[in-house]
Amino acid sequence: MTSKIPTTVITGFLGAGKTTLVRHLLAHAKGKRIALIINEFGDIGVDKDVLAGCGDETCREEDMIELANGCICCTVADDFIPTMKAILARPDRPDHIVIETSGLALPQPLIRAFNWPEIKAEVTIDGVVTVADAAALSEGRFAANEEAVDAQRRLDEMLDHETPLGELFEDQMVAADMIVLNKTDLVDPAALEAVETELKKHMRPGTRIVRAANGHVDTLALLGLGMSTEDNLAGRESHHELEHDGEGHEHDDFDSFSLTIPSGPGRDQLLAAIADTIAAHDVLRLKGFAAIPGARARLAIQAVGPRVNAYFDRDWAEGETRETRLVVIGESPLARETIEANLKKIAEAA
Ligand SMILES: Nc1nc2c(ncn2[C@@H]2O[C@H](COP(=O)(O)OP(=O)(O)OP(=O)(O)O)[C@@H](O)[C@H]2O)c(=O)[nH]1
Repeated sequence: MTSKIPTTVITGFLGAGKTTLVRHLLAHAKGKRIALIINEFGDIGVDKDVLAGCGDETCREEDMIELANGCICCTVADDFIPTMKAILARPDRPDHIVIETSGLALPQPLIRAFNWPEIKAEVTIDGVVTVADAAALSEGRFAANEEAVDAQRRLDEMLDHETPLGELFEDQMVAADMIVLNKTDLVDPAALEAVETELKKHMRPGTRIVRAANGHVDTLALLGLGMSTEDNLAGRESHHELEHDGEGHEHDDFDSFSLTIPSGPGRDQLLAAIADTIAAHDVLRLKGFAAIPGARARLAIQAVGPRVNAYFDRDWAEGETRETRLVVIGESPLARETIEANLKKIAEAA
């Protein structure tokens, strides 16, 4: 019998740095052939595009599979299992499989899927790695009032009194075999200590925390954890599993949409409009590519909460439509019409 293919599940909240970590991992694969499954929320494949743009020979197009259907945790049977079976049926099987979940995914249903007979015989979870955003955590963006939440929880473990954000964050933390505390470059040492102390309240005892900036984690530390996570599910239950004693969950708490606007405003004007939109509508994540008049290259835009980054990532290809396409994600309800109208107005006025 051939040995099982190890699989690393990379999870973590929207914008924590999962794709950045994967990019670093692929660039330092140390000779391993890695198949990558990317799951994105929203119908514009930004993550895959970011990875494909890395130009490294390890970022081979044929080794990247995109599951753009929202959330891997809800489409396990329809999307994930067939994708895994297709990878396993390849004549050139990978040495390792990496799955990047969407930032809104609960890892639990995905982990359990590794116990499906047709998968279990051939694949094992090497480890679940949860990427945490040190900057967002230090700004208190997941649980606004930790102390009140904790006090409540002590009173009744089962009461549904947390924010959707806080719950999702905790579900991702308890699922972890290793936590990568990323974006340490944005946080001073004292704040980082405080963040680690806070994190320890949410993770299973014994989970290792590795600090990182820009996803720079040694491949040998990341791959080869050998956890067989699918056989060790105790203590990893999601809030939903604990509360409803079963599978399934809903994503009604979050909303996402994509929008397309014609090339119009200049870089600074567009970024200012995006920053205003994020602040006015409490947008959690916004990403995509923009067409800036007179620019040969497209502008990659990455916003995580109030922090907006932008860089020209590659030249527009011949025949490619020069337009701005963005994915917007926030807590439900998201004012889609207003956001779309505001951004389009800026494009038209330009
Ligand atoms: N300063 C800083 N920025 C980072 C770091 N890691 C990632 N980023 C930036 O954070 C933004 C989001 O990073 P991604 O890697 O796309 O995050 P993600 O978790 O894959 O995002 P989703 O897939 O949308 O959930 C990008 O602008 C990254 O360049 C870091 O360690 N430090």
